[in-house]
Amino acid sequence: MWRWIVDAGLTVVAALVVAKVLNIIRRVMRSGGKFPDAPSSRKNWFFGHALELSNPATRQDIIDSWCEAVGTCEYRVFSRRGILITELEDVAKLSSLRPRQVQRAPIVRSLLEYFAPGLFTAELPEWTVERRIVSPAFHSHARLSEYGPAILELSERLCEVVSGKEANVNAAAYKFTLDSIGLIGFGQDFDTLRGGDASLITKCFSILGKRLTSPYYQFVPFVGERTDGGKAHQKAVSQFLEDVVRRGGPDRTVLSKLLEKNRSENNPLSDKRLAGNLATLFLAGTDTTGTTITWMVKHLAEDLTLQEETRVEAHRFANRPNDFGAVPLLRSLFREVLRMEGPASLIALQNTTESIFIAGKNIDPGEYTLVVPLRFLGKHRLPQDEKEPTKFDARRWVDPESSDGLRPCPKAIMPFGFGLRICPGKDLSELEALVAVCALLRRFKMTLVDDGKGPHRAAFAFTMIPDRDIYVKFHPI
Ligand code: HEM
Repeated sequence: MWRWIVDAGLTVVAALVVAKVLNIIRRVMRSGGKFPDAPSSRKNWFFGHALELSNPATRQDIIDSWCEAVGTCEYRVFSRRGILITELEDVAKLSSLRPRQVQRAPIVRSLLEYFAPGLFTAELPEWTVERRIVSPAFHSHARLSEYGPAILELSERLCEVVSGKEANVNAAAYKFTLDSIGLIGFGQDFDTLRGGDASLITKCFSILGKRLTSPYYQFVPFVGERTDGGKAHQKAVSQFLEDVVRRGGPDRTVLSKLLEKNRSENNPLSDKRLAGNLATLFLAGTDTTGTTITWMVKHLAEDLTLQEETRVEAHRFANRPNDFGAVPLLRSLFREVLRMEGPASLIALQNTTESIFIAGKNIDPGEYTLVVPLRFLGKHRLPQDEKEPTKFDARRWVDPESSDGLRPCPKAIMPFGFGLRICPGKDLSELEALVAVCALLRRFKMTLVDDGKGPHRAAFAFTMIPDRDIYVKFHPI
């Protein structure tokens, strides 16, 4: 009996694989070729550019090198064709067509919707309602001041944990942001910084990371999805967050603001959808901000002069944590980190209802994935007079003459995306980063621990993260 079941199962899997391969071949034969080909030495007729893109450690560097070599160009991963869009006027056009005609690429939506069905994955008409309900919780630095005390408390905890140690900065920064989202999101102190457990949430990241980067999951999705424990885990997470929503958040939390706004809606969001939006905060707001803090600390630990200058700002900020004008050099560092090592290195989109004219060609709905290479644009499409645009310079954006101490941000720099769908958490992430880094600067002299493996680089995971752990020694002052 078992033998029969195994044989039948294997036959079904084999049939699915054959069907998938035939479908790929059929689609490979069709269309494409409207744009110059991305110059890959490993391209072949079946895999397309997949082999060259298969290594997450080098994926983004390869994409950037293609953009640099030929500008707007096309690539293919099996039968899925994409265009890398390298001109700002084309990005502006996509931006103006969001969210109606230009939407998130289906692959991104389907992957993220699994654990976090919320604002990030929503499209019209639901998107308008979700954005209206979710984004007021994040508006402006002033509004965010309500979350200040919780973030300050966690920054003290961060200092406690790293004090006197050679600490793994990315692990600590990641825990800091996870604890921040728990606390300001719905008043739950996971306290992962001091060993608390949030594995229910963090396991989602590892499953998603695997699904996003492994060709296996994309190639045989039916089998992949059923063998990674995702289904049971997804149930547990949504159950947990729906209970949180039913209990309601304490005052001064994102959840309390969501619930308040939701009550004033004619068609309010269901508990399930609100829970999905809480999951979205974790997914969109923890490792992104954690990675940004990590790079900031790494640059400070490497450059002792920069560290001394920013320490002066950190002391000013201690008494005025809402006064972003007090920390122009740190804000310049934040912007430069996001430009050069930003956790979101590209945005994948698709035009849906009508064709659009991009880079001199008409693109039919669904014909190509439209990829905006954010990191490439931030380095290679700055105004002509920008000095050494591909070099990291923490002081680049400081301008003592301007009212907030910073030069205006050029259009080419879009680490938080663009148009109506720009990241609503951008101010919160800046607040978290500044509070955490200032607390560390006030308490410690930081020096980078050399692991003898050369400079750290950003590598593709779920987002862009350092290619290996970054260790810094925190000497109490
Ligand atoms: C340095 C930190 C962060 C970076 C670099 C970042 C980057 C991004 C990017 C590139 C997008 C896509 C925008 C687009 O499609 O044009 C996005 C969307 C989003 N982010 Fe962030 N993010 C960060 C932090 C946060 C935080 C802290 C939160 C909330 C707690 C958050 C919540 C969201 C949400 C809800 C969306 C979906 C918005 C929509 O589709 O309407 N992000 N983010």
